[in-house]
Amino acid sequence: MAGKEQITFCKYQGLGNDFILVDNRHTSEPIITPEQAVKLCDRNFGIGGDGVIFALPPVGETDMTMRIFNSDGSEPEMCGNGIRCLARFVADVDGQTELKYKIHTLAGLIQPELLADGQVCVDMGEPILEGPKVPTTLAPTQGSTVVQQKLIVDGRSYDMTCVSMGNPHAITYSVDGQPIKVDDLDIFTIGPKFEHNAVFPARTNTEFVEVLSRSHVRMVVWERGAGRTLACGTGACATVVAGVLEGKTDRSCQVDLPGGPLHIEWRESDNHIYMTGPAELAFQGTVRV
Ligand SMILES: N[C@@H](CCC[C@H](N)C(=O)O)C(=O)O
Repeated sequence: MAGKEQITFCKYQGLGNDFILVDNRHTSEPIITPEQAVKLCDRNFGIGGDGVIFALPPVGETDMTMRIFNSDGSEPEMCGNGIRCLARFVADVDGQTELKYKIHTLAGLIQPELLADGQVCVDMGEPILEGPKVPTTLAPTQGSTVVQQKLIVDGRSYDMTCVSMGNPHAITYSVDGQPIKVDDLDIFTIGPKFEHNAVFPARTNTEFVEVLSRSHVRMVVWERGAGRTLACGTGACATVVAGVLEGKTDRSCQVDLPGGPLHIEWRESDNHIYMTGPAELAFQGTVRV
């Protein structure tokens, strides 16, 4: 092990979307490289995780900065479950409870609040709806927004709505003109075909959604850079935005993911999206990188 640096980490999960958390507030660059993150996220040869998240020094009036590497080493702009885990992690390290943080991310200012019941409610800011900014090259259908645009994947026609939560999401509620049934999907086969489709120049996260009622949906996700995960917070937010744009859901909606439920509200008064869900410590330790 000579020459290797020892790093202290905590592993947190939000609905089974799991992250290696590193307290990096002493220095402005992540102390783990993307290549090391890939190794640490490996579920057989490493700690295991969907990504590595760093608490970094603040920018401007914020409390801290968040950066994240996906399990493939790529760097996304935002992570919804991850920012709940980060808030819980920093509060645990600092011995705090019931706090609201201002966190600088590559997607702008995001504000998680630790609630008395243990849940974390996050002000996720405003969705970005202009197709080129998501980004997607799919032709817009409503102004500059891509809503229920046809995309053929593996010979099947999906109606796609595209939303950015800072990171890109492609959401589908129907295939071949029929409502999605999430239990019928072979996510491991079709997921990568959306992620790497040429109409998504920055790759994409893809959400497949089944409507249970106007205030309750089921969703499975294929994440850019992480594959099939048990939950995706930004994906749940984008799912409800797409549901509202398509006239399928209300602005306040429960999203059931394989790892459990998230509550999402796209508030009319400020156009912000509020996501509420859990974030829990799994274990902690040290590792040599
Ligand atoms: N699981 C996350 C999203 C993580 C980033 C994503 N894989 C991307 O590359 O955009 C969430 O909970 O939002």
